[in-house]
Order: sequence, then structure tokens, then C-alpha cells
Amino acid sequence: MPAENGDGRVLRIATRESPLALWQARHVAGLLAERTLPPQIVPMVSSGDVDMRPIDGKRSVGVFTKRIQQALLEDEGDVAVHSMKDLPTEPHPRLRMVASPERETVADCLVSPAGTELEDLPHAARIGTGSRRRAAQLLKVRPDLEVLPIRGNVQTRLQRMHDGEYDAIILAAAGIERLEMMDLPRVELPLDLMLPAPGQGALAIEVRGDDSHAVSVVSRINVPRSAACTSAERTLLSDLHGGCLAPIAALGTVTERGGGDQPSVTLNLIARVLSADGKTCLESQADTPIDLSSDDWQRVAIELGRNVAAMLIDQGAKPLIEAGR
Ligand SMILES: NCc1[nH]cc(CCC(=O)O)c1CC(=O)O
Repeated sequence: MPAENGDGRVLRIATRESPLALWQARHVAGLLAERTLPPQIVPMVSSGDVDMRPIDGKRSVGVFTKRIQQALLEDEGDVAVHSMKDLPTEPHPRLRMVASPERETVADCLVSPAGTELEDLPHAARIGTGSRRRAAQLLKVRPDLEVLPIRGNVQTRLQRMHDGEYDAIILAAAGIERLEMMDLPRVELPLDLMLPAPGQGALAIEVRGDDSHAVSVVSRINVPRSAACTSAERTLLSDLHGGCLAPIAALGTVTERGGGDQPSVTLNLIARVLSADGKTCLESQADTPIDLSSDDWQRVAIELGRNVAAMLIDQGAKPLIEAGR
């Protein structure tokens, strides 16, 4: 066993082998290397990258994240790096999410061979997405589109589009940027048209709850501004019992006003619940003052998530969510 103070201990980052996961692991390794010995990267194979069957409700819960969590539980690694939107809101009893570093672009992109704008896509164009959230928000503004399921990692999806199976696909901007596919023909969808998934563009870093060295080292790379936004989004998702497949979109943002001695910081949360065809779209938002320098930010963010979820439930969100299961 490593010494309790961790002196000389090299942390092992468990990661999936997809290019996106490897980028995320290396990125976190770089952040940790500024504060401790450079970590080691330990790749694992996960069913989420191999399984090409269409997504269905039960089998897919945590499909990207379970393998990495298992690596920590079996002591094959010490640090798990997840795309936060793939991580189920129900925490594992022996693991602890201790950090979320700086969030990247939150928007979704419409990717097509010619980088066509949404309004310029031909009538009944075939769009590849496995996400009910993306499908419903697309159909809300373009009911003529034909939304078709798609699976696999980013590279596989692009290949299927280039093979002519789809006229366009939707991908998170963060994934495209992480993979440095800057030349990929695409347009960023406005946030009011395509509100992102809870946690999109953010990373979630877990360690074993009883690994006090890892808890203390890894929590140093937490960025409270990012963590507060995603904590509000995930609380909302959890209160709606949504899971990562529900037609639920949410975005937390922090705005800072005034400088000097009394800067005021506000956390805003906007969220949507949609019917599968996009014809019903419930929307709610609220904001709250937040002090990101005190230990209280998490409680404030959770309360905001609860409030916005409760407003959506009052508007009738539950039957919409259950209809999509
Ligand atoms: N579900 C797969 C997944 N998980 C995280 C990302 C992108 C990066 C992110 O949103 O953090 C993607 C691909 C996508 O949605 O296009």
C-alpha cells in the first residue's frame, strides 16, 4: 500500500480506449501533473465503444462509465475520467466525484458533408442521432426531418455519414474540439434552438472515497464555476429521474457583474423537457446569487436544480419523461 501521505505515489488514470476518452485522460493527466507527480494512463476496453446495437433504455445506463468505475473498484486505476454527460447521476457508494475542471464548449453542432445550415437542409433530410433530446429539439423547428438512430464513437458516426446513410449528424462541439477536428464541416446550433444535455462539455473525475491521497490531490483541479453549473444541471436531471437518455436539456451559467470590492455572481439554470416529436416543449429557468469562493456553492447549486425541476414537474414534465422510456 502507498504511504498515507502519498509522497512519491504515481496516480493511475483509468480510461476507455476511444480517441475522445484518451484525450480526456491525457488532459486531466496534464492538469494533475501541475500539482503532483505525472500520472500514468491505463486504457481499458468498454462495451460502449464496441457494441453497435441501437441504444435502448436499460442496457445503455452507464455504458461508457461502468468499465472505468470497475477499474477503480478493482484497484486497476485510481482516477476515473468521464464525459460528465455520460455519468449516471446516481453515485456509486464507494466512489466520489471530486473534481470537474474548466468546462469547454457546451453547444451541439450540425455536421454534414458541406457544413449546411439547419434551415438549408433539404426537406425530409435524414439526420443521425441516438439522443431523444437532440431529436425532439430538431423536430420542434424542422418537423419534416427524418431522425434516424446512430451509434458508435465519433469516428464511426462520421464514417456512416460519409457512406451516405445520413445527410447530417449531430455531435457535441466539445467532442469535435477535443479530437482537434477543426476542419470538419459543421455549424454550431444556437443554444436556444438546441439546449445541451446536463453536463455536456464538462468532465467528471472520480476516485475511491477511501483513497484520501487521491481525494485531496484530485480535488485541487476542481473549478467551482464549472462544478456549480453542472451540479445544478445534474440535480435537475436526478430530480426528474431522467437518466442520460431522457428528452431533457439543461444549462447552468455563471455571470459576474461589477468588480472592485463587491462583485456579484449569479448562477442561472434553464431547462427543457420535450415530447419525442418536439411538439410539446416545457421550459423553465431561475437564478440565484452564489459565492464561488465559499464552501456553500454546492448547496446553492443543488437548491437551484431542485427548484427548476419542481417548476417543470408542476408544468407536467413527469408524463413526458415516462412516455419516452
Ligand atoms: N455520448 C457520447 C459522448 N459523450 C461525450 C461526448 C462529447 C463531449 C461532451 O459532451 O462532453 C460524446 C459525443 C457526442 O455527444 O457528440
